[in-house]
Amino acid sequence: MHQLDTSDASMPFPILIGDIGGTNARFAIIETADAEQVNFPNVRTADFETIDDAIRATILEKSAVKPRSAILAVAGPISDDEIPLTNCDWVVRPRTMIENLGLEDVLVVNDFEAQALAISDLAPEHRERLGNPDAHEDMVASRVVLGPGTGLGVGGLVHARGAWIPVPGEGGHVDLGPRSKRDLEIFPHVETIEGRVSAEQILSGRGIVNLYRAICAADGIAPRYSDPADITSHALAESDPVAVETISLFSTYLGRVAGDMAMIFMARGGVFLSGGISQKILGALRKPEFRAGFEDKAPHTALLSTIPTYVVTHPLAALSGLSSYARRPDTFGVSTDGRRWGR
Ligand SMILES: Nc1ncnc2c1ncn2[C@@H]1O[C@H](COP(=O)(O)OP(=O)(O)OP(=O)(O)O)[C@@H](O)[C@H]1O
Repeated sequence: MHQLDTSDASMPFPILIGDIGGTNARFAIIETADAEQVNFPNVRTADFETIDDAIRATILEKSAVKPRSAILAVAGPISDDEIPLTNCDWVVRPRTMIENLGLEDVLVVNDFEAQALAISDLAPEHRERLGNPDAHEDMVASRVVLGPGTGLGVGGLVHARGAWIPVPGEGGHVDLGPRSKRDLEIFPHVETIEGRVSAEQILSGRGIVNLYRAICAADGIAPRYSDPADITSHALAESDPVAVETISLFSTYLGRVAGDMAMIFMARGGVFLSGGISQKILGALRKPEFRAGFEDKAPHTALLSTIPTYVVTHPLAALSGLSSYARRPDTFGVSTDGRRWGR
């Protein structure tokens, strides 16, 4: 068997790992390959002008252990020395970090690559199975992670040549179309992006509001809520019928897109739901709609029924993925071309 050449993948310890989201940034330090990671309190990105200021104030000035390298997961494409973040004003400048923060080596990866790394080795207590408890889990088959949050992130994870290879992409922007009679009533009212209903137009925080408004418009009802959290809380409490239908349909559509991704990757290793919203609507995802949407894939219903689905319940999943990679980079095929900076 050929091994991928990942011989240059290891980074010097202690390693700072960071999951930089639009609203929150979470950091931890791993002192050695065998040491427990030390987590730092959540940093709100709005509280610091730059990521360097945040790292200096919340980590370097608080920790006796000085990181020599950093692995950062960011939302957005990594194509240059200056990496602007989606949904926040921070710009990651690895060269400046190396000059100013005492780092020797900085690697920047995509946030859903980090989520994909996490699902390679998620302990049973950090995931909850949805639906078919007998679906067989193939330990080295491909997997997929989908995360509805501010946007809809999708990452694949493929096992090849003895390593786990994360596959970042823009799967959240695939088309989502009407399927049922009820969908045909609602879809004309869904707000589009340049005329198109992409999955993210519905399967995200603002998407929940978009779907809720579309149902109201289809039924000639005045909308009462504009915050996705209000819609999910009324749905879970069953205190508002439109909110209940919104989250029921959200679950169906999430199941349908998850099933599409499962077919694309032939993800016999499982489809994992991450992102802030999945955990918040876990009660709704346990109902039949999600799994029914997932399996409704003629002519491949039988295939889909054998694929396990999970909600990731790990509170810091992306960090746990980065941690696995930092400790054992040789077991992952993470391309570092154009994404790794050194002194
Ligand atoms: N209880 C809730 N129900 C539904 N949607 C919610 C709820 N609470 C927050 N949201 C929505 O979830 C989205 C944030 O998702 P998430 O927590 O996954 O953040 P994120 O996209 O990972 O970014 P960050 O890491 O910066 O927090 C926002 O659109 C927000 O309005």
